[in-house]
Formats: sequence, structure tokens, C-alpha cells
Amino acid sequence: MTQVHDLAVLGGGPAGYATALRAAQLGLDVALVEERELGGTCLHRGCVPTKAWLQAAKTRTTVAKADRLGIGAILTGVDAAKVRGFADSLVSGLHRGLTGLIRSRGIRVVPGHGRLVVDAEGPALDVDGELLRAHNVVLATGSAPVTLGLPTDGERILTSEHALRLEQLPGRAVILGGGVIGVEFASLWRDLGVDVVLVEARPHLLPNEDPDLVAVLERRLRARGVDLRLGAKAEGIVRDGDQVRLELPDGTVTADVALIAVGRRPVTGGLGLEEAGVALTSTGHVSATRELATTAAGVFAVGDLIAGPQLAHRGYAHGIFLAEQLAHLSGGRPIRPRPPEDRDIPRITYSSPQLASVGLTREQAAATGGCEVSDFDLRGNARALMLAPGDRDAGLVRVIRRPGGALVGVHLVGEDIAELIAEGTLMVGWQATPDDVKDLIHPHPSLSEALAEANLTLAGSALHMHA
Ligand SMILES: Cc1cc2nc3c(=O)[nH]c(=O)nc-3n(C[C@H](O)[C@H](O)[C@H](O)COP(=O)(O)OP(=O)(O)OC[C@H]3O[C@@H](n4cnc5c(N)ncnc54)[C@H](O)[C@@H]3O)c2cc1C
Ligand SMILES: NC(=O)c1ccc[n+]([C@@H]2O[C@H](COP(=O)([O-])OP(=O)(O)OC[C@H]3O[C@@H](n4cnc5c(N)ncnc54)[C@H](O)[C@@H]3O)[C@@H](O)[C@H]2O)c1
Repeated sequence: MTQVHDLAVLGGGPAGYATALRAAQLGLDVALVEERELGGTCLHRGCVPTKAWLQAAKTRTTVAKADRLGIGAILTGVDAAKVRGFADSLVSGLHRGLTGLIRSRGIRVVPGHGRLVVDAEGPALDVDGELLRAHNVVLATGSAPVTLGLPTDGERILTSEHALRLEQLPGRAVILGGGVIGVEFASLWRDLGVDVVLVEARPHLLPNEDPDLVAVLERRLRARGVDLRLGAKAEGIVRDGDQVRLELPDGTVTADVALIAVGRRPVTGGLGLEEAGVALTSTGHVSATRELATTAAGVFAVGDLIAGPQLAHRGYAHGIFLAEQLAHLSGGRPIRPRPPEDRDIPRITYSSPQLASVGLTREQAAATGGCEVSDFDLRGNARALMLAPGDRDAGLVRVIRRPGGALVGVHLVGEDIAELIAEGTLMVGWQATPDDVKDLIHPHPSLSEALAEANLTLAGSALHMHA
């Protein structure tokens, strides 16, 4: 008799493997299909290697600025192949750990390319010709870079995947797209000594973030020599021998490499979705309810396949929710879980300086019920001044509440400030008021005091804030 799993998951990235791990923990019998490596984009081609490169870039900057703190240090150069080796070793260690964890939970890992099939017996996955039957199927095939039809070749015209595999840094790079990937690469390449031109079609970098904080980031990138071309939509890139030429409305930019970072599209092609009755949205994402159900019975979707912020921790949240929901519906878990809301998901751009946020921006809050805003300038924070010695723009912490009501947004920009967004996530997620959190004591000297001060101002009792 054919084995029927409780759950079959297509795609072993953060969203798919989180679904599988939580479902197995709740006693479901799970199969996980992956055609490349468990861990997906995030572990192998995204979050982890980019942050390793950013850490290397930060180390170079620390050495270059050591003299400001009285430390003599001689910078002898950057060995890009070794930086890549550092990133690779982190990735392979984490990959080993993840593979072992998945095995230890009794999840059946099926290597191969899967397609969705829905027939009279229900949903199933066809994995390279073998049928994998399950009561429920979860689609978690993630996303891939948008290339705008430009001729990416992995040598001169690159996606982020190629950029992470370079063994030699370019002398000069042009980056197309000033979103999260464009900003992180501009920051890290510049700090490793590359001349960078960053081209963004919109008037500012990171269009979804609070413009006042983005302005700090733009000033700091410009001060380090990044050539920002804002409001400039690229019209074409050509390779010309060892150079690339990018056509902009106001002229041509030449460089050794071009990085295309203009967004990522959901991976839905060739999966048999249409035949199985899974509808797509006008943007090509899988159409799903708040509970992550698609239009085909017994078929769900998680992660980057669903329109919204493309973030690993959103994928984890989807996976955990869905596994708990399926366990609940099958009678194995009395508590009905709450679907994750995109609004509560924190975002971090790990550039130098880092920019992090959760909840509404000032514009969004003002347009949807009004707001009160409190800003704390990091020049008044001892820890921030140690972390950015000599930089005039130390950064900013912004806290937003509804008039007389709950906190709805926290926004941070500054050196090493991103981890602090976890506290902002608690404040916004718990819908705390400034009074609820004003008596919580923050350690000194720490960046967290800036958040405490911004909140104290909203509660009417600022201590270190200038009037
Ligand atoms: C350069 C870069 C940096 C990033 N940095 C961060 C960061 O710092 N923080 C953050 O939160 N997010 C970051 N992201 C985004 C993050 O990587 C994604 O949001 C996350 O990986 C999405 O998870 P997912 O499981 O939905 O999809 P993916 O991670 O894309 O995984 C999908 C998996 O499905 C597999 N698959 C696809 N089709 C099939 C098929 N037919 N059969 C079998 N297997 C299949 C793929 O091989 C892949 O392993 C970054 C992305 C990039 C590109
Ligand atoms: N730290 C993180 O969490 C992190 C890091 C990297 C990537 N990611 C995820 O990966 C996803 C993809 O990142 P991304 O930066 O490629 O996409 P993005 O959507 O964040 O930004 C793309 C940018 O390219 C611009 N653009 C589009 N066409 C253009 C053109 N022809 N000329 C000039 N500019 C153009 C857009 O205006 C936009 O600002 C993001 O949504 C993000 O969630 C997250």
C-alpha cells in the first residue's frame, strides 16, 4: 500500500524546513522535498553569507579607523578568496547542524525536483517521477533574483548569488537597485575598498523605510564615497570586454562589474500549480488566505511565495503557524494559533550604519489614525559615540505611538544598532503604551538607553533629551 504522509513540504528553505520541524515536533509524519541544499536561499545564497561578508568589511573599517582610538594598526589588504572561505565555512557548519536536526526529528528528506499533483485521491508531489502522497501539501519554493532580462553572466553582470562567489573584488562596481541587497553590497564593497556607484530608480534608497532615517544612511554612504544616483532608472547594461556600461537617462556609467539587485520573484514556474488549481496573484505570487491556504484543497503556501516582506523570519513564522494550525485542525492540538501579521515583522538592513524597523512609519501612522513621534539623536548616547568614533551623524532612534495610545512603530539607524529592534518588536507586538514600558530599566552605557529615552519622552518624562 502507498505510504500517505500527514504532510509533504516542497522546498527546504527557512519557510519549508520550519514547517517540517514544527510539524514533526507536533507528532505529524512529514516528508521534505529539496532539489538543492537544505537551508535554501537564506543559508546558502542570502542572509548568512552576506552577513559574513559585511562582518569582514566591518573588520577592515575597524582596523582602518583604529588610530582614532589610539591603536596602531597596519592594514595590509583584503583577501577576497579568504573572506569567501570564511563565509563558506560558516554556511557549511550551519548546514551540517540543520541537516542533523532535521534527521533527528524523523523527517523524511526526499532529494529531487518536485511538482504538485492534485487528483481524485487528493494532493501529492511528483518528485522526479515518484509520487509522494500526503494529506496536506505545503509549497515553499521561495524566490529567485529578478534580472529585467539583462544579460547576467556571473563574471561581469552579476546577481547577488554571483556576487557572493567572487574570489577577487572589482576595482569599481555599479549596483542597480537601492533596496536591501543593493544597500548591503554597496556598504560592504565600499568598506572593502571598492569604488561603488549605486543606482536607484526611486528618489531614495530603501523606499519602504522611514525617509528621515534613510536620509542618515544616504549621508553616511555618501560620506564614505559611495556615488549615489537617486531617481535614476537604468535603461540597459552591456558588457564591453572587461567592462560593463550602464545607460542612465543622464549619461553612461562604466565599471568592472554590475550587480543587478532590483528585487526577487516568487518561484512558481514548472510546478504544475495551474493544473492543480492553485491561483496566482497579479504579481505572480501564490494567492493565499491569512491562514496560508491556497485555492486548491489541502494545499498551503509559506515564505517568499506569498506577497509581502521577503524575510527568513517571516518564513519561519509562516511555517510554525501552519504546522500548529494543521495539528490543531487534525485534533492534535487544542490551541488555535494566530496567523502572523506582516505588520509585526521586524526588518533589518545590515549595512554600515544599520537600519532597522518594526511597525508603521511616521507617514503610514499619520495617514491611518494619526501619531505622536519621539526622536532620540544618538549623539546623546555614550555607547553610540564609541561605536562610531568621529562620525558626525551618529544615528537616530524614532518611536511612534497613536495619539495618547499604543506604540505602533520603532525605527533605528546607527552603527550596530539593529539587535535593538527585538525590543521594538516586543513594544509594538504587545501593543504597549509608553507608560507600560517607561519603568523598565535599561543598562548604561548601552544603545538601548536611546530607545528608553525616546519612549520616556512620549510618556512625558524625558531625562537626557534636549528640549
Ligand atoms: C542576498 C540576500 C540576502 C538576504 N539577507 C536576508 C537577511 O539578512 N535576513 C532575512 O530575513 N532575509 C534575507 N534574505 C531573504 C531570505 O533569504 C528569504 O526571505 C528566505 O530565504 C525565503 O525563504 P523560503 O523558504 O520562502 O525560500 P528559499 O529560501 O528561496 O527556499 C526555497 C527552497 O525551495 C527549493 N525548491 C524550489 N523549487 C523546488 C522544486 N521544484 N523542487 C524541490 N525544491 C525546490 C529551493 O532549492 C530552495 O532551497 C536575503 C536574500 C538574499 C538573496
Ligand atoms: N537584511 C535583509 O533582511 C535582507 C537582505 C537582502 C535581501 N533581503 C530580501 O531580498 C529581497 C530582494 O532584495 P532587493 O534589494 O533585490 O529588492 P528590493 O525590492 O528590496 O529593492 C529593489 C530596488 O530596486 C529598485 N529598482 C527596480 N528597478 C530598477 C531600475 N531599472 N533601475 C534602478 N532601480 C531599480 C527599486 O526601486 C527598489 O528600491 C528584499 O525584498 C528583501 O526582503 C533581505
